[in-house]
Amino acid sequence: MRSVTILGSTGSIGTQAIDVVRRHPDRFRVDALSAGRDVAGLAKQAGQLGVRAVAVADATRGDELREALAAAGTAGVEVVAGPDAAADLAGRGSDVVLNGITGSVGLRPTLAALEAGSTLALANKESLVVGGPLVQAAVRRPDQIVPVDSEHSAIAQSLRSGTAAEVRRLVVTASGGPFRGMSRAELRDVTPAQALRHPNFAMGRVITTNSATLVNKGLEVIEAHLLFDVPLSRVDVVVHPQQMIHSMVEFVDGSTIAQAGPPRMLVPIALGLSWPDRLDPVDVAIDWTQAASWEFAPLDDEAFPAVRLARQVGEAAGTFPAVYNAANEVCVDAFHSGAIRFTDIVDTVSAVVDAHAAEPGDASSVAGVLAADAWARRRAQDLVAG
Ligand SMILES: NC(=O)C1=CN([C@@H]2O[C@H](COP(=O)(O)OP(=O)(O)OC[C@H]3O[C@@H](n4cnc5c(N)ncnc54)[C@H](OP(=O)(O)O)[C@@H]3O)[C@@H](O)[C@H]2O)C=CC1
Ligand SMILES: CC(=O)[C@@H](O)[C@H](O)COP(=O)(O)O
Ligand SMILES: [Mn+2]
Repeated sequence: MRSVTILGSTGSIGTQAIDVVRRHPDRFRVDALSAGRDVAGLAKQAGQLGVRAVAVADATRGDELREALAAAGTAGVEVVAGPDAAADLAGRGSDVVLNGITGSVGLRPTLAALEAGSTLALANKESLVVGGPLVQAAVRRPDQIVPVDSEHSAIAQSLRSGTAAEVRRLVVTASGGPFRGMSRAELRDVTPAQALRHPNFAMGRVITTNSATLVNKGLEVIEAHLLFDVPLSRVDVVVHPQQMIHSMVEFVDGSTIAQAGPPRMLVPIALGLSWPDRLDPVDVAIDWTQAASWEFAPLDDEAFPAVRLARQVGEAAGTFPAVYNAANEVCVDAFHSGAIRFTDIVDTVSAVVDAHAAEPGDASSVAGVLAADAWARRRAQDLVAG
């Protein structure tokens, strides 16, 4: 029986993780849950799972959460409220901490889980990208981070086929997003509603928008480099609109191992919770008796420059990846509020990254990384306002 803490339990990853643990009550006990603001959803989940503690990031919602818990008949559950609440729960030593929070705000919880010795089932790719070496330095044992991001789960599964010395390249697949095939000129006028129509996955607003700009793939290239210790120059991206192959590893003898499955998150989440074991049941497999065509195409870096920019910030390292991510988080909000166009998102991120070259930050401490994150947010906001 593994004890589990689920951060971001009210989101897309969090609710699917709860589905997995509820299907396997003999394998998992949920200690704690955390959310940003959704106290009603959190209280309902706490009642279903019988957890000991819940956290809400919005400090003003602690009393509302207590009332919702009492109404759900679960008074007695500990309530933690405020910006440090998720990190508090993450650091309490559950066997597994699933980080399903969105954004760089997931950095402290990621570090807290690792420092407490828990296995970190990592969906919150932003914390690894922005924290980079700080997160790597907090790792105490092999396999302490188990990737939940589907591409990286696929790579981790494929890597079981060979040793690190036998790996030549990692190949990360990309859907291409809802605007695949469009030119830069056509992208100028796409709307937020169109950007939220991901071809295959129902996900939160930020990651769905990042899939449309390809910033998600940029983050994932850096994530793969950091997780698997493969140079950025040997992490490729291929557009595969069906997303049946979730990513691949090419080995030195010319063999490629790919992991395939329907485009859903249940398998990566289940593996994140139970690694290295597979649970049964989790999801249905691909029906190989049905005719199907799977396409593969190169990425259009002119229309979608986000991956090229991510490689640049990944090579620059230091606080550059944190700046890329933070500026993007601001621009995603600005796009959805109507303040900027779709193509302005990556253009603005690029301008903030360029400006950062003149005043690089200190990546050797969490405070330094968060200062760079805050600097990039201010800079992006100024550009958006201007
Ligand atoms: N969804 C997917 O299929 C995939 C997601 N990921 C990654 O997983 C992470 C979560 O994505 P997704 O589930 O789609 O996102 P959602 O927007 O659906 O959920 C985000 C979760 O984080 C909580 N949250 C928001 N702000 C804070 C905060 N300041 N402190 C603590 N918790 C907060 C939200 O709470 P509330 O509901 O109260 O706002 C919610 O529970 C992201 O990093 C994403 O890139 C990776 C691969 C696939
Ligand atoms: C499910 C998952 O891991 C997401 O990151 C998804 O892969 C997004 O796909 P694209 O960014 O390729 O559209
Ligand atoms: Mn992914």
